[in-house]
Amino acid sequence: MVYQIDTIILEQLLLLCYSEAMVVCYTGGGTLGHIFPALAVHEELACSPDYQAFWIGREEASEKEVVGRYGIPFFAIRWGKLRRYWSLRNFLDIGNIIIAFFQALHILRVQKPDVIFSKGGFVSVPPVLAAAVLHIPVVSHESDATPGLATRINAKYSQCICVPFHEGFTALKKYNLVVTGNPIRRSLVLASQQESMQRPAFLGLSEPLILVLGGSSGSAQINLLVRETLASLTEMGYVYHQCGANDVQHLVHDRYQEVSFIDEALPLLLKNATVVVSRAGANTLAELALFGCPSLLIPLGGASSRGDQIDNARLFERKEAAMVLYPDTLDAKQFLESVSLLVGDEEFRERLRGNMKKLAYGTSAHHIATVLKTVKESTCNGV
Ligand SMILES: CC(=O)N[C@H]1[C@@H](OP(=O)(O)OP(=O)(O)OC[C@H]2O[C@@H](n3ccc(=O)[nH]c3=O)[C@H](O)[C@@H]2O)O[C@H](CO)[C@@H](O)[C@@H]1O
Repeated sequence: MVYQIDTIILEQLLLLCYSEAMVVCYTGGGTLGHIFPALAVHEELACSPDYQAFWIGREEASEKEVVGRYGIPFFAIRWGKLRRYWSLRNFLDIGNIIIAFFQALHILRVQKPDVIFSKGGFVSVPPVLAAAVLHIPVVSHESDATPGLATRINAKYSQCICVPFHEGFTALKKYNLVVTGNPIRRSLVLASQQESMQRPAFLGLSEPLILVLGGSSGSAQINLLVRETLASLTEMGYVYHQCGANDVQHLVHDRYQEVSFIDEALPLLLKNATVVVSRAGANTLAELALFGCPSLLIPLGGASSRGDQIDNARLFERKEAAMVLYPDTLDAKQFLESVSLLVGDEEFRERLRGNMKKLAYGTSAHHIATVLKTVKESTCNGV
């Protein structure tokens, strides 16, 4: 309800004042979780008249390549991590961050965007600071259930911060927050709306599909669990395992397929999955919610991250939308029992599916596109 009112007001504002071309600068990076959501917003805006886009991101080729596939010009800047622990690299990175700030300042001066959309990750901080110096309006987006450090810094210089949920953002409550959910790529949104879809060729007619997702770069912990329990898992169904580029083992089994990354096949797999075993990255969760996938979540632990996936998983657990196994206490027996419970109990799966769908936000990209247009127009008109 709150969302509907927001959208209607924003769209009416737009009708009143939307007039001319819009150049959007996207910034963010680190993992695909900081790239795909911005690309979903770009897909939404791409049909607007006189829309142009460019991206400021890290020099790493993988991000540049993904953004390039969408035809968006990519400007690379230096990158420095904002570590909260002592490391010699901190000194080097302070230098990188200062250089990145001046690189971003130069790019923004030349490209003259109307608005910046920051998708977070440390690389977004220098462009947002440069935008503040040049008085270019900024809209930031946080995907996770609680704000990361980059979002907390960028918030000070943003006209508006888009967040996925109503709860979890008390640290940002003094800023202008809009609940938009997490934007999802168009191919996935469209597939989720289809009544039915063909089954993947490898899957038997009534065979359950156990889809295993490790996030952008795969999950060593989940890979280990799957490999340890593979004989029993494949008795329960066909196992399709996304293991990440650095941990491919080429295991051969007639009811098992291992891939480093899932590209175009993702909508088909999500649509047909009986059960999904997954890390708890915010965007993967948004996609699982959209498809209503009965899921077993194994979040990345606090020792190797800021604990964002633990927060994400807890939220889904509180809403009874997914089963969660926490990484520190997890063993193969517990893992197998949980998958077996999910595969075997259809009623339980349907309950999870229903609660999952309540967390879905299929119009998030449209909502954020509207926010960007509104922020641009209100700044142009000096509101
Ligand atoms: C280690 C790390 O820093 N993880 C963070 C990172 O995760 P990560 O980048 O893994 O995050 P997400 O799960 O949020 O997003 C991954 C995206 O890549 C897509 N995908 C992934 C694998 C694949 O084979 N094919 C594919 O298309 C997913 O569908 C999804 O759209 O960003 C998330 C969003 O801020 C955080 O919640 C995570 O904690």
